[in-house]
Amino acid sequence: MSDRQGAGASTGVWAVMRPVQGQIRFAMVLAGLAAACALGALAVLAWAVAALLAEPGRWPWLPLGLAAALTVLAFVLRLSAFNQSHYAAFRLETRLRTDLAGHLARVPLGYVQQIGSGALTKVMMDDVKALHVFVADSTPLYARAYVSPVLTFVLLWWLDWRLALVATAVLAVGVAVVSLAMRGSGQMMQRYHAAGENVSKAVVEYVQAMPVVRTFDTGTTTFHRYQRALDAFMDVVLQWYRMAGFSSRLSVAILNPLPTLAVLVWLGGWLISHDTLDAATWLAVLLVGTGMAESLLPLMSLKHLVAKTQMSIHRIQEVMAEPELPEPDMVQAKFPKDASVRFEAVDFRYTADGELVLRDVSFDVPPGSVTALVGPSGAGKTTVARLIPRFWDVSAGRILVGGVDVRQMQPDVLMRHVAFVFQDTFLFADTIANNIRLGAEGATMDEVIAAARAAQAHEFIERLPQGYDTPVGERGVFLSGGQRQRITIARAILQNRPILVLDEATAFADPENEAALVAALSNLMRGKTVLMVAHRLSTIRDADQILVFDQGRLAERGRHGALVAQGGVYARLWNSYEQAQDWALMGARA
Ligand SMILES: Nc1ncnc2c1ncn2[C@@H]1O[C@H](COP(=O)(O)OP(=O)(O)OP(=O)(O)O)[C@@H](O)[C@H]1O
Repeated sequence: MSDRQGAGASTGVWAVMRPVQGQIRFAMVLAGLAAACALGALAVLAWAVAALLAEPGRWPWLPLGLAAALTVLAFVLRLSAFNQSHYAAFRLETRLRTDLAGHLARVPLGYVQQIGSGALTKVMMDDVKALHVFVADSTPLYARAYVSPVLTFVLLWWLDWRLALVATAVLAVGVAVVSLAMRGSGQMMQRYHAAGENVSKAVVEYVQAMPVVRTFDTGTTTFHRYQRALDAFMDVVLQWYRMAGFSSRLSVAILNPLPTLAVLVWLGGWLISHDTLDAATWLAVLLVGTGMAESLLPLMSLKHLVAKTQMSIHRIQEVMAEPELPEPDMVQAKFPKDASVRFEAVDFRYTADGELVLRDVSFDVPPGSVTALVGPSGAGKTTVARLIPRFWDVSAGRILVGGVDVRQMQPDVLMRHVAFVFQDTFLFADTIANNIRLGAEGATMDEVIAAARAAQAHEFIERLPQGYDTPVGERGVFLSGGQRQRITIARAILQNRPILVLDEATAFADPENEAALVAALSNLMRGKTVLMVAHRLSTIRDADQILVFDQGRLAERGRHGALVAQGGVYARLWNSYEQAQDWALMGARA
């Protein structure tokens, strides 16, 4: 890492610490005072020895007592400094997690989905923790590493400027040699951390993919990937150890008291023999001067810690830099007038320089009607569905819900009008009843049960060990995919919002589950404005309107019969769907 980068790194570190900067400064002041007291104790001790030498019969109580008091004070101040830095670290940790959570609630949902829960969890847990460790353990050390050498120099200068200059010269040579030996270590450190991260990624992949990969190659492929990451990490560690091992041994050799002591003894002896130094001053210089080099040692290890923390901070700042979805202020915010949905000349691209995924898409969904979105894979159906709850904002054109641009509504107003049932169902680590209540917190138990009945979920819930009070989600009871989906449908039924956007399930575990899901969905859809990404064409024959997408464009629209007669994209999709059904039937008969 270049020096400029290093400087940037430290400002980055400071910027993230802003909420607790005052307390960290306080901790550093305490640590600096502790260093001053420790040095003061040494100086007073030198005074005591000098007094003893001058009058061997008289015990120097005053300086001895003062040295003891300063030592105790240094200890107390140092403890308080660490207390403050630990307290600041806890506050910073809580604050950062709250800020990150708040920010993630306001950035486009699509961003959260794209980055992935694993990576975001790592930022919120590991990176914030790394910052905690840095603030708690290093800030007092930093203060000491800067304060001690400066105060020692001042004291030495006051005692004897010649010896002070020599001690500083030894130190300067030491720092220069160590810096030379550590050249390139910044780059090495980055390689070390990057290799470490590859190992973590490979571990996560290995564990997460286990249920899938073990079924076809007993996990060998992902294990090899993990093994390779581990080997690469070992290579870097060994190289680094050789390099850092040398420079750290060198720094311990040079930045320890002995070289300074040797030079001070030699020069002091010479000065005394020429009658230009008295013994008491020489003694004081020997006691005080030797700690100068030693107090610089922590700076070497702190450099490493800063580089590591910098990577964590970079990731935290990257998440925080993601722009939040603009919200209208309370005065300008509007309310939807009815349950209609309208796309007006919508263009959309996922990234600023990416391809247009939707081009000039316009359609109307009248209140209370059912609209199906169909088209080949990758045509843009899911994107259309996800633009309505503002997973992202459109690149051009606008989307109206109840006659109002979704960007002019407060997000909670939009959410009160539109319910979403997507395929990736998520259940919280809570009871089934509370999972169904999500978004309708005031609902009574009777209402929860009624929703579960309509979603065809009541029977299987009743059979669970604690019924509606059975815990689900992580480490909860195991539910099949179909059962989880029915719980999310019950949730949407209870929310009872006028507009429903749903991504119909592609695969059904078994015919019984399919029948239950179809019944649940038709209960959910009753009386609502529905936009449905439909994968099974049989379910959309009765839709009021079918929108056929092809390569991001709205290619055709109409009812089933008319579209089949038209002989276009939909007719082709329908033919291949029917053919697939025939194949399935033939397969079943065979
Ligand atoms: N998060 C994303 N970032 C970038 N491009 C994306 C993202 N999600 C989808 N796309 C691209 O947008 C296009 C439309 O995808 P979309 O998922 O909307 O299609 P779809 O019609 O729903 O397909 P399928 O039926 O296979 O689910 C595709 O080319 C896809 O690669």
